Amino acid sequence: MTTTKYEREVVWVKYGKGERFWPAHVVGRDAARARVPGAAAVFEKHPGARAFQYFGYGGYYQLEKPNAPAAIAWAEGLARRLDEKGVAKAHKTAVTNARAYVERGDLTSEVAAGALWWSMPLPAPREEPAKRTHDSAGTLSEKNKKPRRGDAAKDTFDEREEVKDAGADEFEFPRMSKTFVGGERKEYTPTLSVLSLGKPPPFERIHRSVFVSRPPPVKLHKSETAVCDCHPPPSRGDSETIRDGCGQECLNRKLRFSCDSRTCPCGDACSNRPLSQLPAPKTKIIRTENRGWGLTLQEPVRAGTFIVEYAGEILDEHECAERLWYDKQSGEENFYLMEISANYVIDAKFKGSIARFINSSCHPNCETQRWVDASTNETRVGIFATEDIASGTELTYDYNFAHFGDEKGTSFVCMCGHPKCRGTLDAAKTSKKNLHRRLRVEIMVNGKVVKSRKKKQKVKATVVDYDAAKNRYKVQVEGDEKETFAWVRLDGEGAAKHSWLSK
Ligand SMILES: C[S@@+](CC[C@H](N)C(=O)[O-])C[C@H]1O[C@@H](n2cnc3c(N)ncnc32)[C@H](O)[C@@H]1O
Repeated sequence: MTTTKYEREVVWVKYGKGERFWPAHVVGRDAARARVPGAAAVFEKHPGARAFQYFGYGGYYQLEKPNAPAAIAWAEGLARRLDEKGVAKAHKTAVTNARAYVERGDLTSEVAAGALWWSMPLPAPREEPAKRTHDSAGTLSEKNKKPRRGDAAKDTFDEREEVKDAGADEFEFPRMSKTFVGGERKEYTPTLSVLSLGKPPPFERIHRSVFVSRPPPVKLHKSETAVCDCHPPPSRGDSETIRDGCGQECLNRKLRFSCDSRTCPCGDACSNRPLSQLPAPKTKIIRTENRGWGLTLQEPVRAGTFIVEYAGEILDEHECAERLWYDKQSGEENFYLMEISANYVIDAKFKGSIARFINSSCHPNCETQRWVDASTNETRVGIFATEDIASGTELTYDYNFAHFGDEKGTSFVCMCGHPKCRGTLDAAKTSKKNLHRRLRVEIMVNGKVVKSRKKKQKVKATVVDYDAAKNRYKVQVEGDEKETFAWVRLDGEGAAKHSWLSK
């Protein structure tokens, strides 16, 4: 029986004990070397080794080492009726995708979504990007090498025909993300997840966000920072610092500004510190039944407690749109995006804090809060408990997706299981109220110094959020590089003077 070229590129991989065989694409070596962490070293040590990407799971890879994982040919798997064994929808989709590839070499059709995302054509570039082609330097000669018999025997691999990169000639790698390192914009290659048994796919853990689309904010001059009018707690001599300054009455705290240690009257005793410096409770990453990975508490906390900062890569809307495009092509199901303002989002997919594991619920026990770091005017997002939470409980907040769904609005099915679940992760209708409408409004602007906060100004702004419980809108002031926000009422008692503007 003859096998087609495409058929030879598809295998069934059993990626762990007790797991079912899953269809996978054998990744071309050049692509694997460039994109799969550790691939080059594994190929060096085991010349017959292969890298697989699972169908239906865009972005998940596994490297084959001697005897692990177990891979069998596509035809053999069909003979063993492996295509009928999966009951999960994801398995059925993966089999459909693999079949489309075997039959037509089709990695770009809808049906093969979830296959190699780097083999997709690029969206039209925004600006003239540096021409980036497949990295062939040093690897082409390697590619043309025939597998060596001796090596295969040594490593217990069968001799295999080397698989050419799918579409390598027609496509180029996606433009790499850029990030700012020490004030300089440097390119880096986001690595894709390698499937690891019993653990979430790897990501780079960071505690503070990194800036991809713009330079990180610089420290403001002391005179420009928002300073509270708290009195420092009485001195306790040489005893270790107890942080009980800047309590609930702190003006900065009330306006969700974290104090700047350089200017705060409470100095070391200030408890209103930037999110990354706040004490955080112990948490644990767990595998949920139906929503992938999640995060649980390992100690009880009181309502209002800070849990963790949502840190990741800060992207502008263009960079975000590009990443969403790739996610869509690859059939990625997990999104790690969090909106910070009308112009910027945090993406915790490749780099992020453990906040990225917190799932959504229609009856959540946490909420997101946007805090401005007074030392830089940077907006940072924290997850805070909205009720007392017992140890062992899964942490959740309501994603209220406003942007990341499709135009029809309900693209994400919610599986939080609450009796009053609204069925979608998209924003509840109320929180979409007037979203993105422009207006001219008289507000108290959270300015650079305390005094100006009390001044009312007429400004042009855009609605970025709505708090249904308090019937107030969050507006972002236009043309202000520092990204100034204010909460205002627009109807009923205490409504601010305003007029709506056209787009
Ligand atoms: C920020 S990630 C949360 C961690 C994720 N569960 C994981 O395994 O990495 C967001 C993704 O989790 C899944 N998710 C979170 N909450 C969910 C819910 N209530 N119902 C269904 N899927 C959910 C969705 O796939 C969503 O895109």
